[in-house]
Amino acid sequence: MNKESNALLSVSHLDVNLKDRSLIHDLSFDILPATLTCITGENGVGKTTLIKTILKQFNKNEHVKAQIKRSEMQYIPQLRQIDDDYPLTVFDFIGLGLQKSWLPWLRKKEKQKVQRVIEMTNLSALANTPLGSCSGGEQQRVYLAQALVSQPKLFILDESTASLDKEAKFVLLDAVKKVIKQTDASAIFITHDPVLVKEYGDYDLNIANQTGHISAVKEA
Ligand SMILES: Nc1ncnc2c1ncn2[C@@H]1O[C@H](COP(=O)(O)OP(=O)(O)OP(=O)(O)O)[C@@H](O)[C@H]1O
Repeated sequence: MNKESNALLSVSHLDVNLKDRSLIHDLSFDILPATLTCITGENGVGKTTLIKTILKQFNKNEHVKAQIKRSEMQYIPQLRQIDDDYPLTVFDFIGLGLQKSWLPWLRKKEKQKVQRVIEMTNLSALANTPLGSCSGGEQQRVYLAQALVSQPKLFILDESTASLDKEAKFVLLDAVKKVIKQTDASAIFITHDPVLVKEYGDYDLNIANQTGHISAVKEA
């Protein structure tokens, strides 16, 4: 990261390796404040492994430098299996994302934080619904909300729209854009969907041929 850079996260000359082979070589890119960066590329090029490598090497060497703390970064994984009879309500499930006091219940301030992310992610009507009764798209917004309740400066969505229908994809990404606008947080979104990249992305980091190239999706 050069001195003038305002990047939240700066990846420079990073190698991503498996035990027996190299996936990505000499990758460099910055994540700027209040932006949505898509990571694209064919199946198996190493998108998820890249994120895992960044999380592991976070501020541990010159390849992954951040102006935020690791605790200000949230990763929202691809898929979670929630049983239909999973009993926690949307409100309580989101509350699990708080770094809580020792009290077994939420204090007023904590409840207000949960309420705020529920509004940002358009879940108000579902706050008292058991998570197991929510649709796949609604559940995905709940996972987003749970990650947001600790007020991250950077959050990463890993193929969060892969199993959703077209409308639910747009609803989720509308919520992501709203969060970026209201909180100035940045998002990284791993996706295979070029329509979503074009519609919502500020930057596209495309991984191919064991390297990556970042470009602006459209002019602001
Ligand atoms: N722990 C591991 N041990 C061995 N191989 C692994 C491990 N994790 C990932 N791989 C391999 O590394 C390659 C990259 O996987 P990764 O999941 O990062 O790709 P991806 O670009 O995210 O793919 P997709 O778009 O299909 O999710 C794959 O060939 C995968 O099988």
